[in-house]
Amino acid sequence: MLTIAMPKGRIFEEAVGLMREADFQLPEEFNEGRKLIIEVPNEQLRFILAKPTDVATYVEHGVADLGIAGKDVLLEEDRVVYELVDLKISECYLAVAGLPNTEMSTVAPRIATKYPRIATNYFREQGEQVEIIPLNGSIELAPLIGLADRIVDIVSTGRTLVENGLVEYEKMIEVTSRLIVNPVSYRIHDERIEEIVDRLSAVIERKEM
Ligand SMILES: Nc1ncnc2c1ncn2[C@@H]1O[C@H](COP(=O)(O)OP(=O)(O)OP(=O)(O)O)[C@@H](O)[C@H]1O
Ligand SMILES: O=P(O)(O)OC[C@H]1O[C@H](OP(=O)(O)OP(=O)(O)O)[C@H](O)[C@@H]1O
Repeated sequence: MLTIAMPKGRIFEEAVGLMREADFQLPEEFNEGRKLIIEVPNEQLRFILAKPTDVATYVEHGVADLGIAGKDVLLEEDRVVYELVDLKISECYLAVAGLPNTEMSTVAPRIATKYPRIATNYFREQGEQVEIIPLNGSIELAPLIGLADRIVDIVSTGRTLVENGLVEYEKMIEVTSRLIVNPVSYRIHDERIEEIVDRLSAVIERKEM
């Protein structure tokens, strides 16, 4: 039996929908309830429901063979896992944003973000030295109350920026969710995992036509 780490929250519904389209028989328990481990014996699969930022940790440690995680989390966490399929779900992007018509301070501008690693690398590549201010949520608050010059955050509909009077300065990285695998599991269960990859890829290709 293979174990798949599924991200609770935003990605969950789309991920379950995609698997069902690929003909995985997932029980009703996926639609409701608080169970964190769901076995699907007919499919020889066991699902664990994890926080999105923890999925790659479970997969790296081999307690889950496969997992579904946003590209943003994968870049930020830099775990030792292989990315197998771009599932093309939960699309959004990372952007630099801030108050309109404001210059960044010339000396170590302050960047508030949930993505310190991505932000550090991004500004380093631009040759800018910045001070990263790590936050866990409500990132848009930071420029509004003078904690930061800019934020690095996810944009999806753009509504949070607009409603808080912020503007996007630079698009950084397109984000979608990916199927990831533990490298050792991939070697041991290659045929079974390829079968799962093929089923999901067929659905994704069909949707793109
Ligand atoms: N508008 C969005 N905001 C944040 N993440 C989004 C958005 N749209 C898609 N995503 C994807 O969903 C993932 C985050 O999912 P979710 O918001 O459920 O997790 P979380 O940030 O850990 O939640 P929490 O609010 O509990 O901290 C991101 O890693 C990203 O890949
Ligand atoms: O472009 P939009 O569609 O408005 O979506 C983007 C917003 O959604 C996310 O926040 P989330 O809802 O996860 O809240 P939090 O990070 O503040 O907890 C993200 O951090 C942005 O604030």
